Amino acid sequence: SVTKNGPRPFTVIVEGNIGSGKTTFLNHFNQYEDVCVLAEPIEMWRNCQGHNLLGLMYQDIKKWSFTFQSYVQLTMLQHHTKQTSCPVKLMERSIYSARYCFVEKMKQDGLLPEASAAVIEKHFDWIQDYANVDVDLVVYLRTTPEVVYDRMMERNRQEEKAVSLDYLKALHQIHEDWLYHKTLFKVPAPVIVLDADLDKSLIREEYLKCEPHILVSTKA
Ligand SMILES: Cc1cc2cn([C@H]3C[C@H](O)[C@@H](CO)O3)c(=O)nc2[nH]1
Repeated sequence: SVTKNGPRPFTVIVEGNIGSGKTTFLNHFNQYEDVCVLAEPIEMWRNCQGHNLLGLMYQDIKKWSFTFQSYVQLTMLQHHTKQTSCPVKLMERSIYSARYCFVEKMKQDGLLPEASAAVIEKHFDWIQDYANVDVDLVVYLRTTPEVVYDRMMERNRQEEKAVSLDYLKALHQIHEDWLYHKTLFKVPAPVIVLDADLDKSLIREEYLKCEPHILVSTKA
């Protein structure tokens, strides 16, 4: 239910740039039955009643940014309010990074008209007041733009072919201001910063560092 003060699991959001290793991080925690892992609903964004909103957005960001970000906000609300019997919910990104990182970036670049941004913000504000979207911990997978650019190109996601290093640098800076310097917007919960430039073979040590903070209220 979306009532504001209903019971909710210990909720952790995983934030970071494109290619920062969020999926790898989530997969590590899939091994725990007490953790409900919610990956980004990218397949919903790729098929909204047959429309690939992610593809449309990257093809003509001015024309489709509002459409895409409106649907992202809805799908994130659905994840935040999804019922689970697990004591811990681990989400890939959140309604907060939607508003504070991606919508913010599109506003700054003039890719999202002020009137459109205003409507998204009205939805966001209403959700803050009437829905249960509180979170308890933020895991920030901190990377350098060049590293995630190489990973993104290697992953070779169809819709991201035209994403530039400059775009990743700008997104990186917004994540830094929000979650590291904490000068951009309200940070919704305490932040654990991980060095996500580390190669997959070494990153496991970083995960083990934050496990105790995530596997709270689960059977030991
Ligand atoms: C919350 C949120 C996630 C998200 C992802 N994206 C893009 C970045 C990646 O190319 C792709 C998958 O994360 O979607 C976006 O433009 N706006 C977003 N908002």
